[in-house]
Amino acid sequence: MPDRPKIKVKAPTTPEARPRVLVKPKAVSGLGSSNGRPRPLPIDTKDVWTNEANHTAYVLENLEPTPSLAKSERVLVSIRVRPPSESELRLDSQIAWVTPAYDLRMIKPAVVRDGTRDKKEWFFDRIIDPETDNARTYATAARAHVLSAMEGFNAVIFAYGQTASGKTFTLTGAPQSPGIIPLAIADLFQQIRASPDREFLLRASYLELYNETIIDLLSPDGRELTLSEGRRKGEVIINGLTECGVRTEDEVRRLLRMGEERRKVGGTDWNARSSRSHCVFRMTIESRTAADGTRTPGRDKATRISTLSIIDLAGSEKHTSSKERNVEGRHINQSLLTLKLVISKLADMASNRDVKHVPYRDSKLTRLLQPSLSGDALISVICTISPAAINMAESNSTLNFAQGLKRVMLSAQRKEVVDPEALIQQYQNEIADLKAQLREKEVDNPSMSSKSDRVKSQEMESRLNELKSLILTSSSVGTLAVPGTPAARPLSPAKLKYHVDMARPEAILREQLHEVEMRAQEQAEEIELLKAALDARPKEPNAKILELQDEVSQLRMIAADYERHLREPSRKVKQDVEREWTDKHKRLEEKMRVKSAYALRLDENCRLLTDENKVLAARCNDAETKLQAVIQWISVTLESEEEGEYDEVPTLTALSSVPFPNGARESLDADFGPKVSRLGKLSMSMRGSNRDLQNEFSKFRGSLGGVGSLGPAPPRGGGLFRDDSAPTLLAPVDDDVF
Ligand SMILES: Nc1ncnc2c1ncn2[C@@H]1O[C@H](COP(=O)(O)OP(=O)(O)OP(=O)(O)O)[C@@H](O)[C@H]1O
Repeated sequence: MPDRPKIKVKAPTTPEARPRVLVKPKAVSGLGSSNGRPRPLPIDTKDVWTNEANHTAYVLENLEPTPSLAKSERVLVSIRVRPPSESELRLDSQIAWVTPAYDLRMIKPAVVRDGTRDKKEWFFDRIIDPETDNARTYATAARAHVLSAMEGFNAVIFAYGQTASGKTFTLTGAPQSPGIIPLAIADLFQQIRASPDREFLLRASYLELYNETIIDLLSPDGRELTLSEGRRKGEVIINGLTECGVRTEDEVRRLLRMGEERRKVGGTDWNARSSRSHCVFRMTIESRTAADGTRTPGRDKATRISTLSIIDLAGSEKHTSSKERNVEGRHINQSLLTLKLVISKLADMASNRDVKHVPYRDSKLTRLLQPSLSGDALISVICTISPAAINMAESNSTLNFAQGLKRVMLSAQRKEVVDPEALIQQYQNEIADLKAQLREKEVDNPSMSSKSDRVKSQEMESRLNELKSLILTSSSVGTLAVPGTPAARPLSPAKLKYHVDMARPEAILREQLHEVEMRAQEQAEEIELLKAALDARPKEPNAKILELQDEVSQLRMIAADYERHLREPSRKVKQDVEREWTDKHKRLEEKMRVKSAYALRLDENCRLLTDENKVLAARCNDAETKLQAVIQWISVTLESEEEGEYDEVPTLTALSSVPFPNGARESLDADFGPKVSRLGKLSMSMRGSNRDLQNEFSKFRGSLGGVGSLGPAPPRGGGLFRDDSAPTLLAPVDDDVF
């Protein structure tokens, strides 16, 4: 370890006096001598939030008391020069800046190799050299503002500088070296511990401004936010910003970690983890005299309301090799340019120059900062620069900006109001109301017989506990136990010596031991509280258990009911379907049965008709023979009549077997043409009848081939040759069956 310069911190004599860092005189030297040169530490914000709890308490306990800024008309401007980076060392860039040991407020360009140097000397409130760590940076450039915020002044701390110049390192820090934000958080709680006469309400918010869009880093969906004018002149409202009530440092750290994970960072040509957005971490602090038991707690007391905003600006930068980075860079540069313009206008105003318009509205960054820049806040700006000559131009630009800032006038006032809108007031009112309601309930209905009464009381109690836990007092925020020191005592003015040596293993072990002891103590206190709560409970069966049992049995009933109702419909559906199919099946079987019977009947009828047909055909032949015989008889009769041989006329029966004589037909035709033709017609009609009969019969046969179309019923029993012995057909089946 290289020898560190011995630093003495002189305690301020009056509250107004600003702390002043005295450095043991040493020769004018370059800010980054290669011998024992501090190396840049890589920043991983996740580690910072996990590890910083180990360090902040120790750091704070060893800080000298810093007075708050009861009055400050100017911006506190500090210049922090970081150690040279690896790339600057590789390039063998010369150290460009020196700060003489006799005046730690001055910074001037170093003599360069050719022996020339810029003569300009710059003066600021503080020059923080590369060997100064974050704890001392906090003490000199931020702590007074944090303490003032606790006392009711709005305070803004921001870091400005070229990309990779050390803004995030200064504000967030590194695992072994917590930055301004973690130290400020620890300090806020430390101040609460040290103020037994006051009660506090703390809320945290975290937003980023990326490419002119405001994003809420604490809302789960990274909500986009809008700005609007407030009721008071110059007031700017961030609509919908998430503000989380916080009870412990751990809670704030968790929120910060959450926000850091969502924050836009990206690699650039100059910084592997460059902030691509401006980030505002804000604590809103409300405080008032604590209830002392004699007055009605929480009513009509003056409340101090203030905000502490810590802003990590994105770095001004040159053109980079990435397209996306360039778009971001344009937005970043544009908003920083507007900030510069606003600052220079404000500086002109402070010098009584005629300024018509301050362009706050030209960028979201300046709109956000408007209330603070227009004088409503105490401001501390830490401008970070690189020590290397290659970055001289950017560093000069940063120093110019810082110079402008120094001329801006502020007029911050402590805000102390009897304001019913103060949240702490509303919480206290609600606490008082809840307590009164619970007391009333206890008097009116001590046994809490009904379930709804019990539930309501429990809800009221849990709300009451939640509200109480949000109102912080010196006893409720726990203790800050540093090894070897009594816990929770206010900062001792005797402990002025600045002494942090984190490199010693025993110091780290002591830190860890201290942390474990603190946790054990917190748990012991919690056990005591729980025991007391348990004792205070009525001895009757626990209302919560009864209520839960009630709930369980109701749920069981509901579940059983559900099951019943769920099964019922499916069973019914199944039954309906089964019934439907059984009916259908039965109907089909019946149809089958009827059709089979019908087919049998058709077969039988077919057989009967075939038989009848044969009989009819035989009769037909017979009838024809008879007809021939009649015709023959007629011709014989006619012949006999002609010849007068009437006695010779044979009987028809006798003639039937007599063959027709040759040529008899021709002579019959000639002589008895008309008669014969009549008889012929008669014969024809008989034949026709016979044919008709046959036709009808064959139609009927044909119809037997098709189901359901029987065709006209065959003549049965009636007709020319009616025979009473004709078969009786079976009755057809009713068509309706089909
Ligand atoms: N005072 C310091 N001591 C040691 N290391 C430092 C110091 N300042 C910066 N560094 C280192 O320099 C690097 C760049 O710093 P940082 O990221 O803080 O820059 P930045 O200004 O926030 O950049 P950007 O604007 O791109 O976000 C980091 O690796 C950091 O650890």
